[in-house]
Amino acid sequence: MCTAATYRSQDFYFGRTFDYEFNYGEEVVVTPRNYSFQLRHQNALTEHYAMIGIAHMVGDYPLYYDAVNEKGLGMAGLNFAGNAVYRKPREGRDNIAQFEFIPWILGQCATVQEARTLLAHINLVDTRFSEQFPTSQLHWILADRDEAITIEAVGEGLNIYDNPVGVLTNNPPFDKQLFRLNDYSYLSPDQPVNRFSEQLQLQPYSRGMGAMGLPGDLSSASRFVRVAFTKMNSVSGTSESESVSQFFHILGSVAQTRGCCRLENGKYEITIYTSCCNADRGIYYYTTYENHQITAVDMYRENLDGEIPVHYPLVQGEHILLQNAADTTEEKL
Ligand SMILES: C[C@H](CCC(=O)NCCS(=O)(=O)O)[C@H]1CC[C@H]2[C@@H]3CC[C@@H]4C[C@H](O)CC[C@]4(C)[C@H]3C[C@H](O)[C@]12C
Repeated sequence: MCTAATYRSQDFYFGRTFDYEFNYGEEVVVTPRNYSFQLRHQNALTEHYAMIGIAHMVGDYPLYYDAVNEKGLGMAGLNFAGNAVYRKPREGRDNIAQFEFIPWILGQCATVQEARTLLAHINLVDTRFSEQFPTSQLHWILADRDEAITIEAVGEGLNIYDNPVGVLTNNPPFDKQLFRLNDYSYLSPDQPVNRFSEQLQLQPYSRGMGAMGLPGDLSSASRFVRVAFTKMNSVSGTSESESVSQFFHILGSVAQTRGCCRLENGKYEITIYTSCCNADRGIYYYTTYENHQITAVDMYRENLDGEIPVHYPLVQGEHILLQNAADTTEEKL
């Protein structure tokens, strides 16, 4: 399971949790404007917007899970098991393999509005990257500072939904997720008042009771409601540090702890990484399951006119500050 969210304070932020039972050795990858994205069914994308995100590198080819481009447009792919349907290439369409979708959109569009035009011509095809990497069943959130949409390739075709909450998880399809929020319209950050019965003296006995009934489990549908509630009620300062901190708290509401989601193979699904990209400044912040210290990669410190993606392995392991160490410079715990 994964969860993606957008957030606005002074700047626009876009991020996700990546929840799974193993990783593919993913890295933070900055793809410069002149890297030639070879496409299977179209001419290569030779000049395009630069982007930063997390990808699995195969040689110098980045297989992006999520990214933000230099115009502040963000896109993330999340599992959509059993629902995603990709087609065969068709004459007269932009035939884009599922693994090419993020660079295709982020390479060429500055806004969601511009992307809608490209999406009208696209045919998402099932061409696999390689034997080793078969097609993944995904759906996507695409967002800029003004709006977000969800894109789902299903049996009937390509569904594009307005996403007024700026949140995406996994199954079921997005229209159902959104509709289910109706069931929770009574939730509130304020204390409840007794509407149960006038004949009873009911009153809150603890803070936080206005959100009683907010689903706490790890299912995709419950994470959708929980992160939507958290995000829609979120209050933060506007500085970079306050905004980034708040964003990690929002996604922290759906973090997965090892042990709570056991799979049939006996493995556990955990939150492998959590990201928060400042889409206006091209800074990609992340934490990992065992590194709570926020690490950042700044796209503008790279040569964005270059031709080869630059990649940074995720920094792992907790970095603990021992506050009463004799020598505060270095003491390992
Ligand atoms: C597994 C992940 C989704 C995590 C998730 O949502 N877990 C919930 C499980 S559940 O919903 O609860 O069942 C997804 C998200 C992005 C994917 C990569 C996208 C690029 C590339 C595309 C190629 O075609 C195949 C290889 C490739 C590296 C992909 C591998 C894998 O598929 C990735 C990591």
